[in-house]
Amino acid sequence: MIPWVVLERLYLYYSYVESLPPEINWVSSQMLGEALGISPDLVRKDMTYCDIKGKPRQGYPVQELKSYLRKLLKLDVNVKSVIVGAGRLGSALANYDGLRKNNMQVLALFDVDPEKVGKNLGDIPILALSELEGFVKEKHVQCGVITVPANSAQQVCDLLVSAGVRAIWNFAPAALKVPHHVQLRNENIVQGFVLLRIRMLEVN
Ligand SMILES: NC(=O)c1ccc[n+]([C@@H]2O[C@H](COP(=O)([O-])OP(=O)(O)OC[C@H]3O[C@@H](n4cnc5c(N)ncnc54)[C@H](O)[C@@H]3O)[C@@H](O)[C@H]2O)c1
Repeated sequence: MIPWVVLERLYLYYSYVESLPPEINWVSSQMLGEALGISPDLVRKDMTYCDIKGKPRQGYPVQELKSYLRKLLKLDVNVKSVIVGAGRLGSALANYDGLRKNNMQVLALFDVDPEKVGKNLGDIPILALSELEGFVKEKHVQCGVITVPANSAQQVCDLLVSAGVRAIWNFAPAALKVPHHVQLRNENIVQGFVLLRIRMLEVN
């Protein structure tokens, strides 16, 4: 299995090659490294996970690399998802076009707030938490996104797992426990800021 950190960089390479103008046919480890602030040696090492041959002094053929990474990163696979917690963050994620364009299909949001339940966010319904299990089973939902307060996160996670999701994308600041067959990814914007601040203070 390719480690998370390598996958993160491979996705950066994909985003970069996708943004290149059509007249650029070749991209080197040097170019990728310089554009993304990653050492060319590390780029080359990451590329060993890809079954794609580079040419000396030219690099990798852009179109081939793009389609290879698209497939490797499974960008065309649609993932049926639900978001639990239709607050500020849950609503922002549901509205975010970037996720939709990358085939995250949000079928519904769930909440416990009677003011929110029964309403729609764009074309996405906000349903009661009590409907979650039946909905996930009936629609074969694969991924549950958790955007509830930390103290409810494990309970929501357990509910999603017992309903049958295969992946949990957790935004709540809580250390969740999931069984081995369920993939868990914790997301933390604060961590990004903390790392940025360390670099800023080291350099200045
Ligand atoms: N990972 C990050 O980078 C990041 C960024 C922002 C917020 N957060 C976290 O995301 C979570 C949501 O933040 P927010 O600002 O959107 O909060 P919010 O208060 O706007 O929204 C939380 C929503 O969850 C609902 N809710 C509460 N308990 C529930 C339950 N048991 N089941 C279903 N719905 C429930 C509430 O009714 C509300 O609509 C918090 O845990 C917050 O710390 C994480």
